[in-house]
Amino acid sequence: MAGNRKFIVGGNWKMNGNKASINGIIQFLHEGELDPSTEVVVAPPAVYLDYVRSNLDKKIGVAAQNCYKVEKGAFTGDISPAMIKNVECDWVILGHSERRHVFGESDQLIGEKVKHALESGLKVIACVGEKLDEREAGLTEEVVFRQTKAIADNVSDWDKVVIAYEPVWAIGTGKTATPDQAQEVHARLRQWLSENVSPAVASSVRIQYGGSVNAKNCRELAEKEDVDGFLVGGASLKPEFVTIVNARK
Ligand SMILES: O=C(CO)COP(=O)(O)O
Repeated sequence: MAGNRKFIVGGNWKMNGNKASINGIIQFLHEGELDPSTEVVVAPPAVYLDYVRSNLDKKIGVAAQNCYKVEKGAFTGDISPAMIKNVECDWVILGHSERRHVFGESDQLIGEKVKHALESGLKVIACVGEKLDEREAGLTEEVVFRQTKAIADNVSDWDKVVIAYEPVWAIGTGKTATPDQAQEVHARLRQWLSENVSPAVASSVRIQYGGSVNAKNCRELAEKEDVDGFLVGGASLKPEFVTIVNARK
């Protein structure tokens, strides 16, 4: 099943970097031998999108880390898919756990954002994932399916969507999900998609794992049948990101 899905590794820089450090990242991305069979996307802070897109090899995609649900207007501090497209970036990350839990974004808002981003021609990395207390209470599937439904209800073209499963307890904690834990949720998510969207979408949509992925643990995770790539935070700022991109090489 995994055979037809192109491996995709994203680097979510979060609120990190400046022009000097970004030049360093661009340099290791250009010098590193990136596996051509892996799709690579980096997500700089919004203020650097134009700079990164202008200076980075076009074979690497550039994503915004968030956007709003309409094209323009009185929404101080936000950016729109039209603006992201205008600086020639093709992707946006939506529903990241930090947007959900630090900034209080709801399933409904994330769904509306997914809808508008896709209608605007962007590709979307849509994130889902349970918190530690939810996992410990046995609610992982309930939470992940609820979040996925809010996204799925708003998807017009599944070819433009990647799902990122990022358990909140594994993000920035150094506590990676084991390959079996990741595989278990990915497989259940695919089953949910098969039953609630279609078997074709379930077998073609790519599901990334995110949460403390690094050069040491990426290979074992990448071996799992339903792990189609990674969404990497901290390690995407460092040269080891190249090793993660090449996890299947
Ligand atoms: O949130 C993440 C990627 O979006 C994961 O972050 P870390 O890789 O730093 O745990």
